[in-house]
Amino acid sequence: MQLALYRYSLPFRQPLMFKGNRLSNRQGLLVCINGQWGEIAPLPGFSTETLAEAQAESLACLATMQRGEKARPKLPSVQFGFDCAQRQWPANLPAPLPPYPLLQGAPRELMLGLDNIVTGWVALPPSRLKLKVARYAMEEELALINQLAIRLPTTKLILDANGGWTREEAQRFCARLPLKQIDYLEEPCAALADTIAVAAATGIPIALDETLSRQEEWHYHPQLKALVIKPTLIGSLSACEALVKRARADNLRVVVSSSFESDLGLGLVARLASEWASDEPPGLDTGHWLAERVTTAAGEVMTENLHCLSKMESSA
Ligand SMILES: O=C(O)CCC(=O)C1=CC=C[C@@H](O)[C@@H]1C(=O)O
Ligand SMILES: [Mg+2]
Repeated sequence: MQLALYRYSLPFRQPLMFKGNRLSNRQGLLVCINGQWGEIAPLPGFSTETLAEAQAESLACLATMQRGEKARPKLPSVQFGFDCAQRQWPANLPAPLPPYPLLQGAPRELMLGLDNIVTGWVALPPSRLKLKVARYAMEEELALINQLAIRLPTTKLILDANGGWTREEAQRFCARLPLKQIDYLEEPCAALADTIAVAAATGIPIALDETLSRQEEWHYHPQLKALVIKPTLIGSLSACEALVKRARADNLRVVVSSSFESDLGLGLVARLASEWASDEPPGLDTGHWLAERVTTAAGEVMTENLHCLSKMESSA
C-alpha cells in the first residue's frame, strides 16, 4: 500500500474574507492512497477544525493504515479527503453542468462594473447567478440586486446571507426584493427558527447550507427549496449521500457546492455534483479566485510544488 500526504498553499488573486477571517492564501492537504487522491482543506470561519488539527489527524490515520488497520477519521475535512482517496468512483459519469457564476465584492464596485459583467453575458445570460448579501449597507445591496434583475431578466438570483441578519433585518430586506427573480436565499439568519419565520412571513424560498454542515436537526417546510451540500464541510460521503436521499424524498433541489478547494478538490466535488445532482448547476465558481494550481492541465498532481509531510509504503 502506498500512502502520502502533502501540504499546499495557493495565493488568492486578492485577499478574501471568510466570516471575519481575511485570507491571502488557501492552504490545505492532499492525501494519496495507492495513487488515488483526496483533498483535506478546512475553511477558516466555516470549518470547526483547524488545518493543524486536520494535519495531525491525517498523519495518525495514515499510520493506522500502515499497520494494516482501517482509519476512521472524525474531522469532516479529513473524512472527505480519505473517503475520496478510497472511493470506488462510478465510471461514465455525465459531464457536470457548468457552475453558476459567483459575484463577490462591494456592491458599489460591482455596480460600477455592471456594464462589463452584463455585456459579457449578452449572448447567453446564466440561468442562475449568486451574490453574497448581509455584508454591506442594505440599500446598496438592494440597489445592486434590483439592477441585476432588470439587466438580466432571464437569470434567477441566488442570495447568500451566511446567517448575517436578525429576523427583523431579513424581513425588511426580503420585503424589497424582486421576489419573482429570486431563486432562493441561503441562511438569512443564524438560528434556523428565525430563517423559517422569515420564509413564512415573506414567502421567500430558502436553502440550507451552514445548518447542514453544523449537522443541526431540520424539518421540511414548504418554503424550503434546496439543500446546499458542501462535502468538505459535511465530511463523510455517506453523510452527504444521506442528505441527497432526504432531499429527493422531500422534493428539494440539491446544489453541490465548493468550500474554495484547490483545482484538485474542485474536480472531486464536480464529480460528486454530476453523480448526485446532474440536473442542477453546481456552486463551483470559486477556482478563478486562486492564482495557482496543484494539477497540470492533464490532471497530474504537481507534487514537486507541494510540501511532502509523509510518504510511506507498507505491505499491509
Ligand atoms: O456555493 C457557491 O456557489 C460557491 C461557494 C460559496 O459561495 C461559499 C463557499 C464557502 C463559504 C462561503 O464563502 C460561501 C457559502 O457560504 O456558500
Ligand atoms: Mg452558503
